[in-house]
Amino acid sequence: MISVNEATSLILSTQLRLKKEHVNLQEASGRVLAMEIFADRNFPPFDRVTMDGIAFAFKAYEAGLRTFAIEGTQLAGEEAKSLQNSDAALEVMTGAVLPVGCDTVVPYEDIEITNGQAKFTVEPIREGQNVHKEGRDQKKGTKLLDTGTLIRASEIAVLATVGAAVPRVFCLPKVAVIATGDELVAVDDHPEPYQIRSSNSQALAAALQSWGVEPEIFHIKDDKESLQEQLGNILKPNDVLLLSGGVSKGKADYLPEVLESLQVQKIFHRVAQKPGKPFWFGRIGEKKFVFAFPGNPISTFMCFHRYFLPWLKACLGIAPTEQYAKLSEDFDFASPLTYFLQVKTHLDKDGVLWAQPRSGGGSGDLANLLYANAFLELPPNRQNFKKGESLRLITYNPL
Ligand SMILES: Nc1nc2c(c(=O)[nH]1)N[C@H]1C(S)=C(S)[C@@H](COP(=O)(O)OP(=O)(O)OC[C@H]3O[C@@H](n4cnc5c(N)ncnc54)[C@H](O)[C@@H]3O)O[C@H]1N2
Ligand code: MOO
Ligand SMILES: [Mg+2]
Repeated sequence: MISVNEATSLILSTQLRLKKEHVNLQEASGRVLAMEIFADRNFPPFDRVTMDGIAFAFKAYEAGLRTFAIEGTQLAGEEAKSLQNSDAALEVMTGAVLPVGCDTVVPYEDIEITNGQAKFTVEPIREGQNVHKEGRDQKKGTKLLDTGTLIRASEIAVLATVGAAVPRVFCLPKVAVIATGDELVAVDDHPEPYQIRSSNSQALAAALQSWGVEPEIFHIKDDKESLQEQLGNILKPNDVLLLSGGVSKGKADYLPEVLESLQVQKIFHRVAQKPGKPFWFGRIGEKKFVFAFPGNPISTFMCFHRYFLPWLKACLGIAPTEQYAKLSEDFDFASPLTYFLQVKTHLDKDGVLWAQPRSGGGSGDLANLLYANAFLELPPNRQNFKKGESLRLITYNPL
């Protein structure tokens, strides 16, 4: 049996090479950028007026002028006008180009206009005030976004402003989610007393959808021939198979041998962890990857978030990140296994992230996912974990 760290490195040492495609900006949210993005112009691209008011030359004010004749108006979206008389002013609107010959803007609130003459009511005035200078924020040619950036609303704003109407993004892998087990029935079925509805496949599909992956969902019975035939078919069009159930030591746990008979090379079987010990991972070259998660719902859920998601992110070029939280109370667990403790996190007023144990009823207690929002990774071969100890956190429902 290998350790959690060994399993992590073995998984992350493999990679599915994803193709790239162009998508419309409106469909790019949630996708991962497969190109670098540079500022196509200065940010802002012109000296931009930031207050509705009047613009004038500060020199005139410095020379003692306090009343300015208004020559006209500069609206947003108009080409820059020029101040004709250096002792005069132009009315200007927020978002307009600063007129040629002007360098300072005073808002309407600080002036009185009578008979076409603007008089200051508030002083002093600073040279250049209320002007957002061209190139102040970003210079043309500066790299703004890197390949491997997850596109969210903030990135969409930048992509839009540089005119990236059809950004290039990584294609998403074709993923099949497969529930195995004779006891499973569909969500809309009425289970017999000895049956259960398949929740794992639905949970995995939903978690994948939040990454834009639209998986195909299957259910296969615990029957060697059916598994062999159907998995053989499912492997053909898909890049990744996420299986749940059938990987432990039971008489109907056929998956490891069936997968190997389908030429899926086993990379490891069993990890020194709780839950999720019987986790099986294999691949066919660099083309197809099989994550066979232990069937208990918490095991499947934990393994997906702890192993599969970081692997998917790595395939998409997203830089790895680790999050930590402090244990909010003493916790005892004596085992040679890494323990993924279910926790509920909260951020206190000092900005400290605390994790409160919500152990629940073990790896079959799927409703406990509602009372926790993360797993805290307790390293193996230790017994006492003290309040305040900082440990790695795997969050499935962010705060
Ligand atoms: N002798 C041993 N028995 C077991 C061991 C062991 O090491 N030695 N490991 C235990 C651990 S840990 C786990 S986890 C489970 C894993 O079992 P399998 O991967 O073989 O999964 P199944 O036997 O098919 O199912 C286990 C459990 O999960 C439920 N399940 C399965 N699929 C779904 C689904 N799609 N939705 C909801 N629930 C599902 C299934 O009904 C079972 O109750 O093995 C232990 N046994
Ligand atoms: O550890 Mo198993 O993953 O359900 O209990
Ligand atoms: Mg089993």
